[in-house]
Amino acid sequence: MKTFDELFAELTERARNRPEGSGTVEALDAGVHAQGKKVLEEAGEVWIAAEHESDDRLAEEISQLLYRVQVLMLGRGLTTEDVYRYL
Ligand SMILES: N=c1c2ncn([C@@H]3O[C@H](COP(=O)(O)OP(=O)(O)OP(=O)(O)O)[C@@H](O)[C@H]3O)c2ncn1[C@@H]1O[C@H](COP(=O)(O)O)[C@@H](O)[C@H]1O
Repeated sequence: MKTFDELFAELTERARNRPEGSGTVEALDAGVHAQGKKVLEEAGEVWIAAEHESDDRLAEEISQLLYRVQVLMLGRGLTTEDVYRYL
């Protein structure tokens, strides 16, 4: 189990060290357009799960959306502080 901040730190490390086999490195290399499409896709899956699926499936889809949002943040060079200042 990990928090939003812990996942972001992990993905930041992946971006810096670029370990072989990392899906995050692959997603970052795909560019902002592809990263944005993934955000939209996961958001749609969250919506569908919220209407038709179990709490557990919904939680899983939300976790994937949070991951995709973090990849997009890294793709654009944003930090969590850049976002948190608007919360
Ligand atoms: N939390 C996640 C995470 N959530 C979602 N995903 C990716 O998103 C996919 C699920 O999304 P989809 O519904 O699009 O599934 P899919 O259509 O089968 O996937 P694609 O074929 O489109 O990639 C998963 O198979 C993962 O590739 C994640 N990939 C990685 N993480 C975490 O990120 C960290 C770094 O991961 P690596 O970069 O792979 O080392 C680790 O802690 C991982 O647990």
